[in-house]
Amino acid sequence: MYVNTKDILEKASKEYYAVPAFNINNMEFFHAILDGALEKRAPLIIETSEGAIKYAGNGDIFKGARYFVELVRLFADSVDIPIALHLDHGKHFEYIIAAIKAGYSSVMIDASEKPFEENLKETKEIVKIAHAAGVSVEAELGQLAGVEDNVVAAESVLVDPEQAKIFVEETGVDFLAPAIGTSHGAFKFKGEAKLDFERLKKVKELTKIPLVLHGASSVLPEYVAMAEEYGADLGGAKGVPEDQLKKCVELGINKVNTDTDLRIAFIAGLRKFLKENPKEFDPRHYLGAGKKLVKEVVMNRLEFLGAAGKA
Ligand SMILES: O=C(COP(=O)(O)O)NO
Ligand SMILES: [Ca+2]
Ligand code: NA
Ligand SMILES: [Zn+2]
Repeated sequence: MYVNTKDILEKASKEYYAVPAFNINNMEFFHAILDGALEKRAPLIIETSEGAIKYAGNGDIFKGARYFVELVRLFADSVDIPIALHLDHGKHFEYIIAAIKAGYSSVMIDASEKPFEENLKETKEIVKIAHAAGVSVEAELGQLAGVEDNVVAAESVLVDPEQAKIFVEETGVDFLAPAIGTSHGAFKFKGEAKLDFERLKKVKELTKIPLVLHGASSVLPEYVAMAEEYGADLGGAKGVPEDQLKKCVELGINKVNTDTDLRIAFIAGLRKFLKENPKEFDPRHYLGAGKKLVKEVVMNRLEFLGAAGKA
């Protein structure tokens, strides 16, 4: 069934497990993720960036937002696991409104690159509009480094737990993404992965709401190796180790944004298939090879984050 993201996350927050939020840009990734969640009997959060909405609408953001709502609801309304659709990194008012208008479960207002007071003001405005439409809201405090679509922050500025308390009280935001050292994309750390667990613990104690980890892909070596074996150039790719993600969940993270791991799995499957099947040109076959590995990564992540069996 199609649900509000907040319902999925409130339950996860109470029971201290996490639900991955998987980014999609097209139908194939959605099918692969859905199959994985159904097999694992897990709640499912699908999220789309602004770039994904523009891509699906072939340049028209209202069409793109409606495309994803129709695609997700088509299946959500006929399965018995809870499924929510979330706008990831909403940075422009027109995308946030397009998502609310189309029927998204929740929206992120990402004003994290702006000064605290401005972020608070913008978030408060979006919360008022979204709540009036029955839509839940995510915001971000502190900044991630790294690149995802057009989301680039020069250096990572970690969240201030005291500020987070004020921010949540003043804005009424439903779930919060505290920056604790992760970044988007496949090249997350120069040296060893380092997350600020102390800071995370304080944010949970002070805000007591569901928390979100951005830049949470693990960049799994076996998929990187497969992609490189068939011609990809991903030198130096590094993600968040799964044991560190588990620690984040113990400390109160409930939504784990995962995009890069699915992209790497897909391209690994696709490259391998194309190399091994030079005569093939049916898109259902070669895209199917990518889908298969995406489903594997989805099922593994649902398992170790504790979402499996929670539907
Ligand atoms: O934060 C993310 C995804 O992060 P990754 O690049 O680590 O998958 N989406 O909002
Ligand atoms: Ca941000
Ligand atoms: Na998000
Ligand atoms: Zn993100």
